[in-house]
Amino acid sequence: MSEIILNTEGLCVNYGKNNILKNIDASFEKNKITAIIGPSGCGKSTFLKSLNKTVEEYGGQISGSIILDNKNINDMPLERLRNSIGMVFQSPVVFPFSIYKNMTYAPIYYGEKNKDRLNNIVVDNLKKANLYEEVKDDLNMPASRLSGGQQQRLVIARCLTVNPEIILLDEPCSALDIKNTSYIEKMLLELKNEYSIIIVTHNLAQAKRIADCVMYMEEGTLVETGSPDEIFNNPVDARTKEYIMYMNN
Ligand SMILES: Nc1ncnc2c1ncn2[C@@H]1O[C@H](COP(=O)(O)OP(=O)(O)OP(=O)(O)O)[C@@H](O)[C@H]1O
Repeated sequence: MSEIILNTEGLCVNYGKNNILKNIDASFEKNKITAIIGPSGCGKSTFLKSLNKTVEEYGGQISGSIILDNKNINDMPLERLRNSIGMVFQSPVVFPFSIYKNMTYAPIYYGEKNKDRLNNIVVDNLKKANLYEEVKDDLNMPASRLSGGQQQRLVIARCLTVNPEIILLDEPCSALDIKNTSYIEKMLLELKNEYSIIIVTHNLAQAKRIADCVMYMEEGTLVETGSPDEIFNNPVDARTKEYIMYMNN
């Protein structure tokens, strides 16, 4: 196993009295794509949102430990945590500004004033998100005029401008057609050389195509973790077997 960048120990999340995540021990490897799969309502999004404490903004209470680079995330300032672990949601939320301003918003907030450095941040990260060639002549255009697939790539590019270590993606392709889904998958396969990626997907074919590691969840528990081959072709747990068989039929 390669280096672990993030792990959880006895992670529980409650919404009020409802215990949603039950004692999750999970490890995420550096520079890999980990896909979290499982039936609707099993807690995949809650798990993802707990990893950078976003879940607390939705009324969730976290207990147990989440360790990033050997440090408990509770000991990190929230802003630093959210920079280190960026998050991309199902529907892209572009800021109501130009493409350029979407890309420079966070760097300027963190004090970057140098025009050349800002330009480099824009170009480098749009390139990483495979969007630069499509928008290079329209950087001052409102981001809202981009197509849905382009907006999702812009949101990912924007997330990269604060130099995250980990990118969390919650069903990033569920609103996209096959062509745009394939752009995002290709991009993620390139981005994993530089970042660690954790993606929730209901699309098992997508997990097979891009994941290095698959986690199967059911009813708030992490049932089984393995390579795509182990989870999809030789699952150990009867619950995983049943789910994979059901989804394949
Ligand atoms: N903000 C919230 N407040 C209260 N309960 C919530 C909240 N968000 C989610 N839940 C509940 O937590 C459980 C897990 O939801 P979650 O969205 O994490 O599941 P999921 O596996 O991602 O589902 P899906 O695949 O349908 O998106 C569900 O019972 C859901 O109703």
